[in-house]
Amino acid sequence: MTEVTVSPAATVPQLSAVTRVLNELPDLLAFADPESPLYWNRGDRGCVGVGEVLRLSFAGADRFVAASRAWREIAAAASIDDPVGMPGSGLVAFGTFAFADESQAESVLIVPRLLIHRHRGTAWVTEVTVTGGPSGAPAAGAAALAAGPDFGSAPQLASARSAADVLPAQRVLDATAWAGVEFRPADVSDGPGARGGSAIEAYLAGVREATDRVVAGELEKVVLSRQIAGDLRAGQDLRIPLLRLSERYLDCWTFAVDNLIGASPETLVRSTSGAVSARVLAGTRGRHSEDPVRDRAARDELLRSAKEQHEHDFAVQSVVSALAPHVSELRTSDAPFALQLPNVWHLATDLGAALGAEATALELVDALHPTAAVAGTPTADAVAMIAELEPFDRGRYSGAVGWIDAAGDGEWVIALRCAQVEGVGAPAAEGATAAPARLVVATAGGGIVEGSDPQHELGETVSKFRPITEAFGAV
Ligand SMILES: C=C(O[C@@H]1C=C(C(=O)O)C=C[C@H]1O)C(=O)O
Repeated sequence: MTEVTVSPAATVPQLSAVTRVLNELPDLLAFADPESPLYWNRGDRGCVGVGEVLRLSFAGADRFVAASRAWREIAAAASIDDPVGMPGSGLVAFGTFAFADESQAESVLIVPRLLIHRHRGTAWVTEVTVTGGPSGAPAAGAAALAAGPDFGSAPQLASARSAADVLPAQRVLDATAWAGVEFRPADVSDGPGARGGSAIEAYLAGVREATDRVVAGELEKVVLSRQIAGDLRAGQDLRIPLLRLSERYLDCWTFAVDNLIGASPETLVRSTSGAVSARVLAGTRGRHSEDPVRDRAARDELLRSAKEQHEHDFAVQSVVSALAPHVSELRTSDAPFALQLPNVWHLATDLGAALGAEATALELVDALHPTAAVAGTPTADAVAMIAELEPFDRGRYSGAVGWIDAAGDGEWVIALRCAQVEGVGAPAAEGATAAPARLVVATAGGGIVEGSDPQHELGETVSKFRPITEAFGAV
């Protein structure tokens, strides 16, 4: 093999990012693409991306490390004009990463052309242009640069009289035009890897087998999941489920990245200006909002359950030991607390720490993924058992979704309570005459330990699907 030396300038795309304050608070979703929105929101902080100037694609066991390396190079080569200096201002990439090393699903980092941000009472917009580097050629690592029509253009924001001048036209949301998606247990017709017969029976059999193997001492905990699928009519506005999720799940991160849409309550890791935090969840009870007495009893039973506390400890310990080498002053909330979401109660522990040696948010994700909350304990045995017992590729479900900025800061959550929507333009089924529907596949699971009851676990997945079935539903 001949060795070729390539100068970094020739392989790394050169980006220019210009950020400017907006004088008015934008209605974020009005700017999002109805068919493929890019969105990240929690409470009164959020952003929406418009267009795409860069897409980097990764796969395999080193997907997080390769993405972090590629992003470090891109950020170092970028020209950034950012008078705002807030988390998420300046140059930012959004990502969604597969759960399994062997997954067929693509893990991506995406840099939008425009990023419109709201942070409580302030707002800003960032415009990114590609000013140099390879076009369409493989970039750093396994990355590929997809240069759009914006390639080589100069940022307009730098010379615009008002930042609002560069914003695209707004599109009003019409919730009345939404045709609800009806979900069914995913089966063999819903894609490669799905097994025929009753998907629910298969799930219950998996839970029974996993419980037996825990009792036999093979491992302590394994998280098993199942899938449901539905058809989204062509031309439907995906901002509607996003709006519903962000209005209902205020304590969650509502996200849409590369058609992975959901509202996750679980912070894998947040790293900003040297402060690191995480929220660990494990232990779940369905809510009974219609009956406050029963609802409180479910919460109290969760808080008192030795089984759930034990399961929760696994999850906290897995995060503590993964994070410890990268941080100092690691502390956790004293005892697990009950986190109240519209669909479930969770046992929750918050962690805080100071970032030790310099590490990007993606490097922290690499250290943490997969936690016991989505894989089990010990990790390697649990991951192997998931591959054996789950009859499908999890794709990006229970992987990581979030953003990273040029300083390596970012917010990454575990991709839970979410659905993958097929891309626009997927081929129509044979013999179809109407415009093709888009398949929506949601996944949810729970931790199986000694004493787990299959019907109870099934009920728990129903509660965990609620954010998605309701957000995509008719009302
Ligand atoms: C696996 C999921 O959730 C995880 C599993 C939980 C549990 O087993 O109690 C709770 C929260 C999450 O960490 C899911 O939502 O699909």
